[in-house]
Amino acid sequence: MATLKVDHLAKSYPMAGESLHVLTDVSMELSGGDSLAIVGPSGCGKSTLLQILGTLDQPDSGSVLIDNANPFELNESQLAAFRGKQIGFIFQDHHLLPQLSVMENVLVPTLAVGKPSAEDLSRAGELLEAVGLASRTGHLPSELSGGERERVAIARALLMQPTLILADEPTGNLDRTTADSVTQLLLELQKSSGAILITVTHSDTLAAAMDSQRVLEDGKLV
Ligand SMILES: Nc1ncnc2c1ncn2[C@@H]1O[C@H](COP(=O)(O)OP(=O)(O)OP(=O)(O)O)[C@@H](O)[C@H]1O
Repeated sequence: MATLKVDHLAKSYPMAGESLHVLTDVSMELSGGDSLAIVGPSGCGKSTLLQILGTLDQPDSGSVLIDNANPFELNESQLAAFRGKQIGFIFQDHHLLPQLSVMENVLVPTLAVGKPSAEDLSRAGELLEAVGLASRTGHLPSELSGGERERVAIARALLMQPTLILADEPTGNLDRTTADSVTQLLLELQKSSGAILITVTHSDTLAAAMDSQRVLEDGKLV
């Protein structure tokens, strides 16, 4: 089963004269199927925490174990491979590549390891079916609505069957009805894949849809 264990994470940024202590003591433990919303005011450190959990930035101290592996012990190329396999990212502005089709965008995570395999292609097709876009595989992102683009981003995040899905305001640009259906879809696919989902959001509705909610305050999860 997927596991995430975070112990006593701390992270500061250098500022003129002193340090800005953004994370002071963050710990959590989650397992496959769990979903967690992290909320808190602008600037409290949510994105910083997500960057560290996504292995895109290093903590100053503390540890992150994803399926019992410490990503920060890996060298750069091992870490890129680990990230590509174990972590699916979903962003507010979806980060789809405009010149690639819907299908190609979903397959982007496989490009790090070469050409997509037949298995990757069939999984991408299944995911696009699951997000209701089977008939749009050849379209460009510019030909889709905001909600549809976010669905492509969800399919892409799930392609490699990651341990951890990290979502930063995944419904931030969507109207309420579209946001609700994207949220339901994300939770459905996350639960059935057995991944752990962590969502950072200002939306009470999105936060309430997760199994649990924590507030990031004074550098700690409360
Ligand atoms: N690379 C950096 N160098 C210096 N300070 C930084 C850096 N990245 C973030 N910060 C500061 O760290 C604090 C936390 O930023 P972060 O982006 O993690 O907050 P947030 O909770 O995600 O905010 P928002 O909800 O507005 O996105 C802010 O005061 C920010 O200015």
